[in-house]
Amino acid sequence: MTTGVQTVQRFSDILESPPPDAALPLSLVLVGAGKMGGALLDGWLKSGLDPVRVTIIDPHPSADIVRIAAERGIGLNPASGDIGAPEVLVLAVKPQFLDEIAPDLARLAAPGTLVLSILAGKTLDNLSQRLPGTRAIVRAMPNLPASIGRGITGVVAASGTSEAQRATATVLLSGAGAVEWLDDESLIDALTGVSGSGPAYVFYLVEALAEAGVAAGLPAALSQRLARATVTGAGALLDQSPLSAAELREAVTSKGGTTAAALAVLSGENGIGPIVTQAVAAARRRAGELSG
Ligand SMILES: NC(=O)C1=CN([C@@H]2O[C@H](COP(=O)(O)OP(=O)(O)OC[C@H]3O[C@@H](n4cnc5c(N)ncnc54)[C@H](O)[C@@H]3O)[C@@H](O)[C@H]2O)C=CC1
Ligand SMILES: O=C(O)[C@@H]1CCC=N1
Repeated sequence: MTTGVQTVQRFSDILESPPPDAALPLSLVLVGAGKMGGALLDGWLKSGLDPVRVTIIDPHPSADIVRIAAERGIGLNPASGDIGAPEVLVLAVKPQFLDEIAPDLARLAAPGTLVLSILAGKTLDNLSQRLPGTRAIVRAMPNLPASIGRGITGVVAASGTSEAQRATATVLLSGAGAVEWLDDESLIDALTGVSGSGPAYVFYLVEALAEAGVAAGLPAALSQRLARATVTGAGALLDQSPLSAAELREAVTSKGGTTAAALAVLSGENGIGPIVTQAVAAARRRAGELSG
């Protein structure tokens, strides 16, 4: 095993960093409580946000959201006249719906309201044009492990966002995992290609590994268990170990052994490096297309 200088920051250490000293908002409206909006909501409630401060707008809430709202006293689809401009307005619908919902939402984005959008591709400028009532806008890109508090979110703010509002955004997003602030908005589409969409690549790897096992003669159910346990075990080791991914890879790879034979294929001309580079570029490009 290679034992180099231990400079790797483990993800669990990042998660354990204390959140900024900022208060949770006094009122929050969540627009779209699907997979990601629901995951963020879960994190806020676990962070101690008082449920009565939350209102959800979603014309097709899942049974889970309906149950949580009823159990915790969260307002779910109140009459629009009963919703005032909140301290924080979170947008978590599909990006393609922004144009449709923006006219109805504009009155909720009053001066002093922080708009927090997780819509892939939608730029700060675009959001600002659709919600002109406020200058405080934060664009964030979380990822699905947010649903267990193990996500990582990239964030960038419009210049009209105060320090206190940035701190509020950090506190809200910390409920979903680690938070990475960006100074340059143009980086967020690339970040989307790496961490926003990235969990899907890993799940696809599990599927591919399981299928490869079947092709190599394993029973399907066994191969699926092996593939899933291998990826979760490797992920947990990566999380807990001070070693880098490259060092851990070397720890598996015996000279002249089986792993070296497989890695010769994976590192080849048509191997995983060029393919993943193309995949991330495609995701980044698509985010740009969704921006309009
Ligand atoms: N799923 C993921 O891994 C990630 C998603 N995102 C972003 O999160 C946003 C939501 O994606 P998902 O949660 O995956 O989608 P989803 O389809 O699970 O959730 C969207 C929700 O919006 C609701 N909705 C539809 N029309 C609405 C309207 N007019 N008003 C209010 N709510 C409405 C739907 O009923 C649904 O519950 C997207 O913009 C996506 O780019 C960002 C990072 C990761
Ligand atoms: O696929 C999408 O467009 C969203 C953004 C990142 C993950 N899911």
